Amino acid sequence: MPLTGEYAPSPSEYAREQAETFEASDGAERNDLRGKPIVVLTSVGAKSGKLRKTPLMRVEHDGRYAVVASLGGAPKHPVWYYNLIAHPHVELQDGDSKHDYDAREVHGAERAEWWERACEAWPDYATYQTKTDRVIPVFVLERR
Ligand SMILES: C[C@H](OP(=O)(O)OC[C@@H](O)[C@@H](O)[C@@H](O)Cn1c2nc(=O)[nH]c(=O)c-2cc2ccc(O)cc21)C(=O)N[C@@H](CCC(=O)N[C@@H](CCC(=O)O)C(=O)O)C(=O)O
Repeated sequence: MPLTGEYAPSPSEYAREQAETFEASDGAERNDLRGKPIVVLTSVGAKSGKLRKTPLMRVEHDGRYAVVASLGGAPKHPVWYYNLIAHPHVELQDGDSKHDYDAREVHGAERAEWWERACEAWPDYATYQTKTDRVIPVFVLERR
């Protein structure tokens, strides 16, 4: 059952334009960051209940995805992290396909396995982790 609600565009112009162009072109345009593929996550605002769309690096394995709340190694989590904690039902668009998923934050050995996959997909994640004391959260998305 797709998410419903009022879309609230990101105040980050680059991310907003990438998410909207990617979605409007069925994943044909603005589908990468420095040549690496992106996906667009739709989440429900933890406070507003509005729909938030967030471009993220594509990390996929056997039909499951990971999303990494890196925010470039900033000291604080990105705000969308709190949306997934409050509302695990998300949508993810990969190319021209969009499906519903349950997001689950992973820890320990499971996180390590997905962190390795994430760093293979986007090596900068490893650099981001050296820039902050916070453990960069990883969510695994399982198809609903
Ligand atoms: C700017 C802020 O965005 P954010 O949710 O903190 O996310 C910051 C970034 O992670 C986000 O811009 C990502 O798209 C950046 N980004 C990546 N960010 C990552 O963390 N990881 C990535 O892999 C990643 C890849 C990527 C690729 C392309 C690209 O263009 C951007 C990429 C934002 O949208 N703030 C809103 C609020 C958003 C929100 O969700 N509000 C909640 C409240 C949540 C709460 O406070 O509890 C609500 O509506 O209820 C605002 O200030 O009005």
